[in-house]
Amino acid sequence: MAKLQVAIDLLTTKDALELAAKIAPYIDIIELGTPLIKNEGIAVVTAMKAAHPDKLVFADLKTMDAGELEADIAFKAGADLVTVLGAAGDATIAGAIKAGKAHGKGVVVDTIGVADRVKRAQEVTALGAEFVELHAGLDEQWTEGYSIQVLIDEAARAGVPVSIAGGVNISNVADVIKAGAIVAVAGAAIYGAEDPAAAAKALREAIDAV
Ligand SMILES: O=C([C@H](O)CO)[C@H](O)[C@H](O)COP(=O)(O)O
Repeated sequence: MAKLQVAIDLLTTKDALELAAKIAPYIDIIELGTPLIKNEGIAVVTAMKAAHPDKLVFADLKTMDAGELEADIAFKAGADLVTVLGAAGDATIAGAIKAGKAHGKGVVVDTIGVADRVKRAQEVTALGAEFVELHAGLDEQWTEGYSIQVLIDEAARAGVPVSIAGGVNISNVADVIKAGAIVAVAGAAIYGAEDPAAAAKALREAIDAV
């Protein structure tokens, strides 16, 4: 069954915990967004795991160097999954994966900014990534002409386990899963909704209906 990941791009631990409490029944993976971790520090990971020990807690570190060291910090804080950038060198990605193995946890490689996301996804899967995030970041989404269809098409030909992040919402989540993504990542579609629980529930139901 495909998973639903909420990307919490709020800025305080309090707001993140309040959101997670509302939507937890519908979510498999709780992502602490990069801006949130930068604002609150790694302690937000510990707080979220303590509040939701039954969920996978995802620390979106977007590590670019010192892969083993940074991943180790997040795993020690309670993360189940951490991100390292696909744009980083193989040694950085391998270092993060080494830390993941030491903790019995996983590393997700984020392809934000990578020109050939499918090729890099295949390369880093061979290195031992848990799965690869086909990702168009917030700035790319706000660029004229952006369409999530690019990521959906890439997922269909990746041939390795991928998630999709970059504007997932209720109108495209079924296509995301039909393309073969094992995880749909939704940020603004949940935290920006008037009723986040209803939005998360609708996404969950759309995923389960595929
Ligand atoms: O990873 C993200 C971004 O780089 C900011 O941290 C987002 O969480 C990701 O793009 C998903 O968010 P939405 O596009 O709002 O669904």
